[in-house]
Amino acid sequence: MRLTVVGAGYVGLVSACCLAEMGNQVCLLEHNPARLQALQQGRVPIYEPGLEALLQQVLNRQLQVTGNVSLALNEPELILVAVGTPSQADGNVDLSQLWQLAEAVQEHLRHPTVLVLKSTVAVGTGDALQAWFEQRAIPVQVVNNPEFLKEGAALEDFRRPQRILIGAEDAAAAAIVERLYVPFTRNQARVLHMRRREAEFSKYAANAFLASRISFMNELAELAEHVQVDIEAVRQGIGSDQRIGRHFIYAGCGYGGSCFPKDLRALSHLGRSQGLPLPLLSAIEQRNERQKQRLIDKLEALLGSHWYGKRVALWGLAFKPDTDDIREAPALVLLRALLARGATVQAHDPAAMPAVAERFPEAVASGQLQLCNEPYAALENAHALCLLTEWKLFREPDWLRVMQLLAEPRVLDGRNQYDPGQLATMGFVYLGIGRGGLASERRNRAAA
Ligand SMILES: NC(=O)C1=CN([C@@H]2O[C@H](COP(=O)(O)OP(=O)(O)OC[C@H]3O[C@@H](n4cnc5c(N)ncnc54)[C@H](O)[C@@H]3O)[C@@H](O)[C@H]2O)C=CC1
Ligand SMILES: O=C(O)[C@H]1O[C@H](OP(=O)(O)OP(=O)(O)OC[C@H]2O[C@@H](n3ccc(=O)[nH]c3=O)[C@H](O)[C@@H]2O)[C@H](O)[C@@H](O)[C@@H]1O
Repeated sequence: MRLTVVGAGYVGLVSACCLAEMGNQVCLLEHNPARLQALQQGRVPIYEPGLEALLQQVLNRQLQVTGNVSLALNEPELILVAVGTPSQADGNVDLSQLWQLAEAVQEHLRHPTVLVLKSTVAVGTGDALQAWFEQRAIPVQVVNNPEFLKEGAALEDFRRPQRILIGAEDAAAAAIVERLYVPFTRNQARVLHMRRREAEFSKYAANAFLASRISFMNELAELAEHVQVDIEAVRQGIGSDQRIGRHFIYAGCGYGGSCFPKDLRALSHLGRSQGLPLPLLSAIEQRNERQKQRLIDKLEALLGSHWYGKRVALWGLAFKPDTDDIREAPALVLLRALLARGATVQAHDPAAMPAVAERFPEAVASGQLQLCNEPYAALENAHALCLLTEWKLFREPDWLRVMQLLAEPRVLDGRNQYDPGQLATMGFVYLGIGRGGLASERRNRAAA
């Protein structure tokens, strides 16, 4: 098929490359000049495993990357929309990028087309957009087709989707979108047809449900600390029940990223706009905020409350492993607190350091934030090590070397990656998340 993808972010770039890989003729429209230039040279401006190799394989063959709006919107059979839909201050979703695109479609489109919303949009957006095009007699059918890929595993998720949701009011438009996915649904994926607003709602429901599991476990983790229970044992105890499942029940330092926080806010906003109290959704968000703050409490338990002049090592800054994305990353909450309270921070992250340097230029310039080019350099003379993102690189450290490098043998394990018994035996003071069942942790909490 001949299609245009608008927006070369995580979703648009991955979609464009994977659709091009299947033989479609794809035009990828991006208006950010730096991003555009990088892509045209075959460089991926974000960190996503495998993506750069795929881009180079399809670029200037099945995939054209352009900033030329008129070329991109002239006569594609399909337009896939993957522009950003960030939060507004009131929690509602900001659809300004989408409406700007609608204006561009009005100006440049010369043939009937199907406009497929892959961006996460407020419930009712597709209907509003459809009405807008109809009022102007522009031959566009709007379809909602939410994207469920995860950063860090985006290619795998796109190539092997578990389900494809097609939300449409027009059967012919739905059939065209379904045809696009035929190469991806041969094995297992189910294609589910529904109304446009049901697809929009389903996207929010999926993210809110996953976030609720994480907040649920984080809440129980705090309780576990008070009743001498290790939440890791509980995770295994419940995850083996197939009705519950093993995914998204890892206690940690709270969910971050560009989607869960903003989508929860948008769903709560929808409730408020309907005059409906939705206390369960509010609780998910409140717990998540508390969970990020708990990192600060825990570090105080390890270091005392005066951090001025202390040196703290951070392993991991991205909101999750295998990405350079730091949007709403839990690590930033602790990092800001450390900087505000006069500590020196030595950090390492395999991919997110450029983004952090851009976000905290003054701290980097003053030397208060040192971004180290390998994990062990971050440990030198530090008074504590905090693991905040569970990159594979941090899973099996050389603990003897860690002990030698740290000024004080203290470990805050924000992702429950380490064996507290082993660390206690070696002489580390260890704090994890919800690891109340461990004699060492009880002792350390009492001592702290
Ligand atoms: N990041 C993720 O893992 C996922 C994101 N989503 C949703 O997909 C949407 C996009 O997310 P991301 O890819 O993370 O966003 P992003 O912000 O990383 O990328 C959006 C891109 O669109 C470009 N853009 C905006 N308007 C444009 C226009 N008129 N013409 C050309 N380029 C334009 C921007 O310059 C930017 O490069 C959001 O609605 C998000 O909620 C859905 C599933 C997964
Ligand atoms: O709408 C979106 O943008 C995407 O949001 C999430 O994907 P993503 O944010 O990339 O990453 P996740 O793997 O879901 O992790 C989100 C956050 O939850 C945290 N998390 C995840 C799982 C868990 O058990 N515990 C936990 O704390 C992660 O550390 C991370 O901070 C969803 O998983 C995707 O299906 C969805 O398409």
